[in-house]
Amino acid sequence: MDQLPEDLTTAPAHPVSAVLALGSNLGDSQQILHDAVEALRAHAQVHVTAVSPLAKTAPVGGPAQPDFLNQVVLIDTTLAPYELLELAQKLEQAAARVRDIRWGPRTLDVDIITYDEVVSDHPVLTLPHPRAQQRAFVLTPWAWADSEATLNGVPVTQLAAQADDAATVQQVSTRQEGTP
Ligand SMILES: Nc1ncnc2c1ncn2[C@@H]1O[C@H](COP(=O)(O)OP(=O)(O)OP(=O)(O)O)[C@@H](O)[C@H]1O
Ligand SMILES: Nc1nc2c(c(=O)[nH]1)N=C(CO)CN2
Repeated sequence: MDQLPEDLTTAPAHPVSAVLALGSNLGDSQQILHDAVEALRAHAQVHVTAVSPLAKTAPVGGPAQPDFLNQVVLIDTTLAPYELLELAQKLEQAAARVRDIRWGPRTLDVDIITYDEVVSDHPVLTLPHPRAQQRAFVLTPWAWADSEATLNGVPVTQLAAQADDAATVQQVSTRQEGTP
């Protein structure tokens, strides 16, 4: 692989904020997302600052497939952007993710939506995530976790309302909340 640009491989001197979007539509999605958030909480260089409620969402793109559960996790981290991508991919592997069909069903997808103010057009790690701005399955749970958030200077609440899949996003209660 060509050498990555320095701004993707340099660790910050102080924790910076980042936004992660999680999705699952294969296996026990609720448990898989729970385990991924716990793994983030357990990481020495990650501090989870907010976790959105779970969103049930209709699949966008790809073949016919089951609905997704999506969730957004806000973190502070001292990992470099590329190290955070490696962590995201490690979490996907831990959930036995198989990459075959583009936008096909998956046990776990972890996308980096933003990392501090870093802007990158590198295909290995594009920041902010190039498709997040059109995806209510990312924007709506993000707005639930942080109603003041902006993406590329636009309020996330506004982008979420404009996204084509906006009407498909439903908040779902967790198993714990449903337990008497
Ligand atoms: N911001 C980002 N977050 C996660 N992966 C990224 C990002 N930018 C580029 N990538 C690259 O995209 C590649 C493909 O990722 P993946 O298979 O998860 O795509 P996808 O989730 O199916 O589709 P999409 O990228 O539309 O969400 C990864 O190997 C990774 O190197
Ligand atoms: N509802 C929904 N649709 C998707 C999702 C996802 O997480 N949720 N992820 C995709 C590729 O990242 C493509 N389509």
